[in-house]
Amino acid sequence: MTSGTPEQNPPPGTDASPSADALQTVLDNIDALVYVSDFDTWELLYINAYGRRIWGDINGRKCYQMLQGNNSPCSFCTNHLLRNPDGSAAAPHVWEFQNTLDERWYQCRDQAIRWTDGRLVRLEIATDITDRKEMELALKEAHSNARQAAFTDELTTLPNRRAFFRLGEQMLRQARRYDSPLALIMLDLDHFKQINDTHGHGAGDEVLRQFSTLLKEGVRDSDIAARVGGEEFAILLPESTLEDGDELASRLLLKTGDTLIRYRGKSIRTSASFGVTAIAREDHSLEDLLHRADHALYRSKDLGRNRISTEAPEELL
Ligand SMILES: Nc1nc2c(ncn2[C@@H]2O[C@H](COP(=O)(O)OP(=O)(O)OP(=O)(O)O)[C@@H](O)[C@H]2O)c(=O)[nH]1
Repeated sequence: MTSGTPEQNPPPGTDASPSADALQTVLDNIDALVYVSDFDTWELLYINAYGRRIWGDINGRKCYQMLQGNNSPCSFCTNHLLRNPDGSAAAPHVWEFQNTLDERWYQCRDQAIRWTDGRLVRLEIATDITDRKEMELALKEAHSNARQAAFTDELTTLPNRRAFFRLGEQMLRQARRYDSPLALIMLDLDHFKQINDTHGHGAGDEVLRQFSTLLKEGVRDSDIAARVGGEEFAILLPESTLEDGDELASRLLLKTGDTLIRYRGKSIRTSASFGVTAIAREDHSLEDLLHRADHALYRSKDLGRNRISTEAPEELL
């Protein structure tokens, strides 16, 4: 080569054109799985040392047999995304998935490349992202727990006031949309201050807990029973009329009145006052319903407590 002439074909082994050995060294030391497979037969044409360490030698196995332990092509195979309808190579496809054999998470970069014999083949480069994924999942769980906590009353584990309003407004919209009945029961423990004063705050808490359990056991899964105040509860009953609400309130009145709350060797009797109403044509928010149920509840208190009052709207839905 004459000095000054641009180098057309640098000899193998130089930086510009590394030898097969050098390429092999690079591929076998990459901290990622690199493999090549045939698009039509799924035959594995190449796998680097990273892959061999985890999944062994190819030994005539197809990619789905070796990498996933499947007997047929994987349902999530991305081969169809890597070639355009005219048969040319499409843009690389990057995705994340959990390997079914080692259960580790990988970020995969899949693309069609021209193989040594000229055919288009699948090249995948997969990086282990398990640590990041586990962190993400833990964070997601923490968020979901925090969200759950934000809508749950800590003492009784019933939905709290915020949850009641959130779910209740949805339930009201649903009832209006489908012209279906909706009943509401408000209930308030009687002379609860006296329980606290006589037996202590711990006993009061236990009464609230056990009373809430009686409510949970007494309602259907589709009902929403929530703690909306200190010793105040609300129950929304979808697909239920005023009579259905009155019937449930009667059952709860009997059950809660008959049950003695046990606390540190003491037996505490409780009762509650109830107010029942149902959705009206003119109700536009939960507040409208709550207002009527509250009114009925205070009538129960005025009449001597431990009873149910109903307040029918002028025009039922
Ligand atoms: N132990 C306990 N007490 C609570 C809690 N939340 C509110 N209270 C108490 O509940 C009592 C409610 O008292 P009042 O509003 O006078 O009602 P009441 O004594 O039940 O009387 P009536 O409703 O008129 O029958 C107050 O003493 C509050 O301190 C709680 O989470 N735990």
